[in-house]
Formats: sequence, C-alpha cells, structure tokens
Amino acid sequence: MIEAQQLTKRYGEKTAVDQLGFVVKPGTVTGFLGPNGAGKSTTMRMIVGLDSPTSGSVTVNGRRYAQHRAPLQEVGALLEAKSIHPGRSAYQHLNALALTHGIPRRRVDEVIDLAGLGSVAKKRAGAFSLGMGQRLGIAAALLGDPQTVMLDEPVNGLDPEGVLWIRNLLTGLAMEGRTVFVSSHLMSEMALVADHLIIVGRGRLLADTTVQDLIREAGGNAVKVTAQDPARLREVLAGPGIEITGTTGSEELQVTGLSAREIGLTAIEHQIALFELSPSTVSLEEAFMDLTRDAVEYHGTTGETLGRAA
Ligand SMILES: Nc1ncnc2c1ncn2[C@@H]1O[C@H](COP(=O)(O)OP(=O)(O)OP(=O)(O)O)[C@@H](O)[C@H]1O
Repeated sequence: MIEAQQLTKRYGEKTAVDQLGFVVKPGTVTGFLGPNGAGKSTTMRMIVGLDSPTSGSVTVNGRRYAQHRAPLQEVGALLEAKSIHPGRSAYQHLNALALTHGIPRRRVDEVIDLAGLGSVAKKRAGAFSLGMGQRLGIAAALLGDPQTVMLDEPVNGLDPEGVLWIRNLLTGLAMEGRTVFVSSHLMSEMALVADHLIIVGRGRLLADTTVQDLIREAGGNAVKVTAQDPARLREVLAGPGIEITGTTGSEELQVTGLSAREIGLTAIEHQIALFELSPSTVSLEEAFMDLTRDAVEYHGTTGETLGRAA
C-alpha cells in the first residue's frame, strides 16, 4: 500500500506536486495518469526517496522508503530506463544489484527469464534498444520480489509484443495480491490494465476513481436512437431516471438510463420503426481530455487547443 498525504514538492518557484493525497491499494493495478509535466515522475521519485518532499509525506506499507530495512524487497521501481552502466551486461547489472542487496543469484536468472532477456543477457547493455532497456529496468524492479511494484511509463519504447507482455505482467502481479502503481500519459493504455485511476494535473489531484466510474461520469452510457416517430418514442420510453435529448425536427435521440436492448424491445412493442440503435460509449480518452484540459502545460499549436496555453 502506498499512501500520500498533502505531498508537496517545489523546485524554486515551480510547484511540481501540490498537496497530493491518495492511497494505492494492493491486489489491483492503479494507473497514475496526467498530461506531461503533471508531477507523476516527481511523485514517484519521492515514493522511493530519490527526492524529498517540501512538505507532506508519502509511505509504502506505513513507512517512508528510507525507513525500510530491505527497500528493494519492499518496493521495486522502474523510474528511468537505461540508468545503467553501458559497458555492463544485463546479467552483470542484475547480479551486482542482487549481491549488494542480499538477493540470491538464482533470482537473477528468474527475472531474466521473466523479462524475456534470456538471449541478450550477456550482451553489453549499452547496445540495448529502448525496449530491451525497459525490460531490463523491469527485471531490476522485480529482483527483490517486492510486494509493491511501481513503474513510470513502462510501455515507452516497447513493440506491440512488449506492450502485451507488460499488460499481462501487471495484471498478474496484481492478481498475486501486490500493489501495482503505473504511470502513463496515455489513457487508452491505462484503460486496458488499470482498475483504479489517480489522475493529476499541474501537481494536483484531479480524480481518484475507477475506470468504470470515470466512463459513467463522462456520460458514457448514452444510446443513440434514430426513429421514424421520435416524439412517440420519447413518450413510451419516458420514466424515472431516464433522460432523453434530441433536437426538434431530427429523428435522432440520445437516451440515458436504458440499454439498447430495452429501447429496441419497447419500440417494437409500440410498433415504432427504428433506423439506428447504438450504444455510444464515450471513449475514456475523451473523458481524460475533458478532465485535464485546463491542466495541460504544453499545448500544441494546432486543433482545438490553439490559444489555450497556460
Ligand atoms: N529537478 C527539477 N527542477 C525543476 N523543475 C522540475 C524538476 N523536476 C521536475 N520539474 C518540473 O516539475 C513539473 C512536474 O514534472 P514531472 O516530471 O514530475 O511530470 P510528469 O507528470 O512526470 O511529466 P511527463 O509525463 O512529461 O514525464 C514539470 O513542470 C517539470 O518541469
């Protein structure tokens, strides 16, 4: 379990992390999402003691990172891939880490296998591709068989097979009851692996929610219906908790509170012809963009964000 309370980090004038409070629970994958510069990496660095908070605190299983007797066995982290000596092989790198942390040598072989590095383990890490470096970083994070695993943008640079591997790995770790905390600026990626989401923007907490709830709150359960007699359809569908919108003169209605199946059955019961009946799930990406729109630091100069610079 990771717990942040009023966690704040300032670099001079810049507040990178602003009074952040959240809990990351075991047995589930928690996504840490936010646009570039939102403070995700800074938060993660503070979790593993690479940066100290200006104020507030963050603990792993009730203690600050530095207070753990065997931190590598407590929290495994991938923060910056390739932060390894380029002349060393993957095997030498992991072995040195294991030796200095009292981890048995057989665990090195295990994580090399787990990360799919078997065929390149003896090669110089300096010659590794970004994806291989990422796999090596993950192998190092898992070396101590930690209860808490934290990965900063783990799919960066991975090919489709690597991305799939990460997804399965994260879900598997959570199923073993571990605490899994993964950052990304891609909602689409997070939606596939995370159950819970902590969303930040400009260092502040924007949402602490589940993927399901985020879709629901974004109005993602609407059904689009096109009918020959929309006025009559409105009448027969109306009821408590049901919302129907549509413009006058248009055959199209948006219905929330009923499933496509319920609408279809009611329509046929009243002999109303339907031309279209489609559940329109708001994409999570849209929900995320809506939530973080005002918190984006670096806007591009094209599209609808033009002129919205911070
Ligand atoms: N050492 C530092 N000195 C000064 N400013 C910093 C430092 N580290 C981070 N920042 C600033 O703090 C803010 C948060 O940065 P951080 O890297 O934590 O964001 P992030 O959410 O991880 O972004 P990204 O998705 O781009 O990695 C940014 O504005 C960044 O420029």
